[in-house]
Amino acid sequence: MDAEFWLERWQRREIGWHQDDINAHLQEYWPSLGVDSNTLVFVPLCGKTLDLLWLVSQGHRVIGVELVETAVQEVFAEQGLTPTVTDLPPFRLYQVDELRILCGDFFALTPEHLAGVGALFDRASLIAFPPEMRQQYADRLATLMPVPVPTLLVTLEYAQHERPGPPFSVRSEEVHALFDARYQVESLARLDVLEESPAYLKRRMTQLHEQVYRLSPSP
Ligand SMILES: C[S@@+](CC[C@H](N)C(=O)[O-])C[C@H]1O[C@@H](n2cnc3c(N)ncnc32)[C@H](O)[C@@H]1O
Repeated sequence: MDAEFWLERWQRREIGWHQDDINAHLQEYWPSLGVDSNTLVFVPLCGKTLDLLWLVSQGHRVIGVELVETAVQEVFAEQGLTPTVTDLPPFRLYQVDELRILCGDFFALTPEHLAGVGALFDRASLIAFPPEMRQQYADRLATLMPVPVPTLLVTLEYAQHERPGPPFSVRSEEVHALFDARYQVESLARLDVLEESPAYLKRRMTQLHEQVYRLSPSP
């Protein structure tokens, strides 16, 4: 999945992952992370998710990163907000009050960009990467945030041979393999969501589970 792939998805408006509502798991389980309200929250591969604004509404400062500029612009435009735009090569920074979005490649981030981050929300970010890139993603997060931060992670599980990704199926064994070294990984919820996922039913898929994890920094 290169930049061109994601640009095309946005250009063709093939953004089936985007939710018109705030993510239900975020609202239900974020409080269980126990992070202070003014904590700076990192949202990698943020798209134009409304979750960014919900986190701000909870008193957080938020920093997202998103490759595709249209997505970043729509976050603000859809709220009637006019962001300040600053060139910060290789990124462009969009900002309104407590919400900052770096437009550019996640893999170009440096620890300085994320200085002060105290929590992370990943919904459809890890699972946007093909298998060979997921270890790179986890390694990169560890480099960017040498001190691990409380994380809420939402993944999907299905029979990978029944459809290609993204989103990719990431099973719990893999989540543990990726994060156990730095985190205590706990499953908070596992939901069968096949019946409410028309795109998956249309493909005659046999299973689809949404899985929510809390990653707590290891003592
Ligand atoms: C599956 S979407 C999920 C978006 C968001 N997390 C949500 O829940 O709506 C993945 C997003 O990551 C962006 N993306 C993909 N690769 C990226 C990268 N290397 N750096 C930054 N953003 C990336 C894509 O443009 C896309 O908007």
